[in-house]
Amino acid sequence: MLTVKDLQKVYNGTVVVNIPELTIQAGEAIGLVGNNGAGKTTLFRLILDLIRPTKGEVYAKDVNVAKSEDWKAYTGSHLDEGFLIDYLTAEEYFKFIGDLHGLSDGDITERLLPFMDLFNDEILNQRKYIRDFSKGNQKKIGIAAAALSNPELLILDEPFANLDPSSQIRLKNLLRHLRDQKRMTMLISSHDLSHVIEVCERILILEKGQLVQDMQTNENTLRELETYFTV
Ligand SMILES: Nc1ncnc2c1ncn2[C@@H]1O[C@H](COP(=O)(O)OP(=O)(O)OP(=O)(O)O)[C@@H](O)[C@H]1O
Repeated sequence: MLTVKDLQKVYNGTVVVNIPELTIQAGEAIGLVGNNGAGKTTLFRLILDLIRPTKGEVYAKDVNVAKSEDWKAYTGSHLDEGFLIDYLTAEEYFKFIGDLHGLSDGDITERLLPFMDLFNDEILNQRKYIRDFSKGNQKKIGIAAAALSNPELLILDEPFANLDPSSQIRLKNLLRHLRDQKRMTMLISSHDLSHVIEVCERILILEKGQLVQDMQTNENTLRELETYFTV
């Protein structure tokens, strides 16, 4: 589903991403963890062709993301509030994204149904622009918009950040639902080790731009990660 080849990003002489090879199979849910500045967001931006690599390539289903737009039809993502259109209401934004993917109003309503718990009656029918929602609720709008097209590949940067505890648990259940029922391939970064291992079957640790661990999640993973991050 996703292949990274000899990927490097250098800023001001510093290598911030350096990944010789990474392959993610269709249907895998991958958790990306690493301390502040490890390069997680930069890697996502390279994968989504938001920035150009210093060296190397990213292929989404064999499409070089820097050379074609085709991958955008089957990729959904939310990295930050910059992905939102802040002068629209949530409904107008979902309609905008739905139109890009040829969805009817009925399709949009149906695709948003699994999000109702997470929305907690605070997103739809609020008569409020996206810019006036709280950070947590903006994140919920962005995640729903990313998943709206039922993408084969879903990329989320720190989806649990800014969410209250109830919302974090609802989001965890929702991501599991998307993984199991919609067979989405997922790439999710998080600083919450316990949430990410509950959603993801494979965990990658990024340190100073390099993938230093690649592990399948099992009953020991949380302890191993806590040990790794205990300095
Ligand atoms: N546009 C830029 N110009 C210069 N340096 C940059 C730029 N973007 C990112 N960096 C640097 O690249 C490194 C990786 O940053 P990145 O935001 O990818 O890390 P991260 O793992 O997402 O961190 P966090 O967990 O804090 O969000 C950092 O040292 C950062 O300062």
